[in-house]
Amino acid sequence: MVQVKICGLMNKEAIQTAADAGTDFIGFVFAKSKREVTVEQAKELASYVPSHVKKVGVFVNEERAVIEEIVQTVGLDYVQLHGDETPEFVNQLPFPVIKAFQVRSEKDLEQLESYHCDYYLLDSPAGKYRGGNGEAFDWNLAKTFNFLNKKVLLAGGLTPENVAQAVQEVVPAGVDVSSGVETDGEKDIEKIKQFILAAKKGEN
Ligand SMILES: O=C(O)c1ccccc1NCC(=O)[C@H](O)[C@H](O)COP(=O)(O)O
Repeated sequence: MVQVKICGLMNKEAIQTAADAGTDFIGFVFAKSKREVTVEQAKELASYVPSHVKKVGVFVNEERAVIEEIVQTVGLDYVQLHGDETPEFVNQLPFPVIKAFQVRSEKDLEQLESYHCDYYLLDSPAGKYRGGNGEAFDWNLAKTFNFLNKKVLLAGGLTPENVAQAVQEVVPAGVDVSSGVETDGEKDIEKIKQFILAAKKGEN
């Protein structure tokens, strides 16, 4: 079954809605963003996440010691790296990693070969921040690329309206969303439910 990650959650209601609707991952952003949470906030928010839902911390070019401290304090299951982290940096981290790649061309996808991680998140090129910009990249690049059994999370501009088509066309291991389940910059309970339903129904 296709997995779903809802990213940039900042309140209890949105977390409980996502968990009840069947999300597999919940993301907390520890990078510069309008969705950034403090370690203390994340620690409290993490207490509302049921144990079967994986907690992901999103970082951009953060120091290893800081990541390790936050993983311990918040009780994260995965770290998601959205910066210029090298394959060597990823290999040194002692916990599961989701590495994000900004996809402009096939060349960007070729980078995946150098990395060993648990999931490969394909996202659109950076806008104001290094993620969460609400823009899609050209899915044709992902459709035609041979991922050789790598687990891919598709992200960037997904919405309740287009996620089923994305799942059918790209056949990723999972999908990730932030802006597409927001209204006026805030997470929208109805959109979260619709997104998860549409993603899970849309799989082949
Ligand atoms: O969500 C953010 O604000 C963010 C900021 C800096 C780095 C990464 C960030 N988000 C990572 C995500 O996993 C997003 O869900 C992903 O980029 C897709 O975002 P969207 O196009 O808004 O659905």
